[in-house]
Amino acid sequence: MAAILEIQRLAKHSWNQDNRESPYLFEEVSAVIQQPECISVIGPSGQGKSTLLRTLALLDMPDQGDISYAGISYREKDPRLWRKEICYVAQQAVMLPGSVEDNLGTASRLHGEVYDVQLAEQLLEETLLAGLDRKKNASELSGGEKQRIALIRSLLLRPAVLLLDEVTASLDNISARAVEHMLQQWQAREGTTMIWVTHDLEQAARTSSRTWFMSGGTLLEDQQTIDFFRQPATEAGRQFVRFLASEAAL
Ligand SMILES: Nc1ncnc2c1ncn2[C@@H]1O[C@H](COP(=O)(O)OP(=O)(O)OP(=O)(O)O)[C@@H](O)[C@H]1O
Repeated sequence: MAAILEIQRLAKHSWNQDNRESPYLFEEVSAVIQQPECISVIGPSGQGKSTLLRTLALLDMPDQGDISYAGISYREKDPRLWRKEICYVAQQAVMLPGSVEDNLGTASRLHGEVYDVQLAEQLLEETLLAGLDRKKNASELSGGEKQRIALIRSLLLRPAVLLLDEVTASLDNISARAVEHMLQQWQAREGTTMIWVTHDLEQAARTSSRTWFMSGGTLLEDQQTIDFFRQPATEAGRQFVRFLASEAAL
């Protein structure tokens, strides 16, 4: 495995400075990410997990620190090219104007790539969308359908790093499992690194080998998933796992 992303002392200022002890939403976030790897990002709401992913994709800019992709700092790269390699898939999928087909093809064309129809069909099938009318207006899709179309749209760009923000949150269990399976197959085939925000600890345990726990305004724990779930290193980590385990038991 080789390092693909390196995060050094990354920080984002907080908007709501009045009611926070720290002026940062998060700070001192450092990590080295290998290719390929699947990391789950967990932690209480409002800790900046989504913002961290958006910052790694340069959809939000870092306030301090550095991010390097393949050894080159984001400051030296064209953000458009950066976003093709490091692709963020949002929790609330935004559809482009036009049909399902338009949505699947447009991202590839915008980036000067050929639209791989065969791959799109395969991914639609693997995410249980084979029966979806390709001519249907994308704005008329359900939340779960939009989420899967947005994910496929990103995969068609074949990014080196996929930043997944609760991408199965709008799906029923069967569809969520199908998406998980598709992503695992994709990673095995393509060697893509995935950083995946989830509130589902079972999903984190199933899909990732490494877990980031965000709490207290930083990346508090960065551990092998098996070690984190067996024994979090911090009191905040222990409380978080205990709380979610008791919720799941209800
Ligand atoms: N610079 C900032 N950028 C983004 N959000 C900020 C910023 N400063 C403060 N915030 C606030 O901090 C929170 C960060 O939200 P974010 O979605 O990143 O966290 P999260 O850990 O992913 O939460 P959730 O698990 O609920 O999705 C929001 O309430 C947002 O209003």
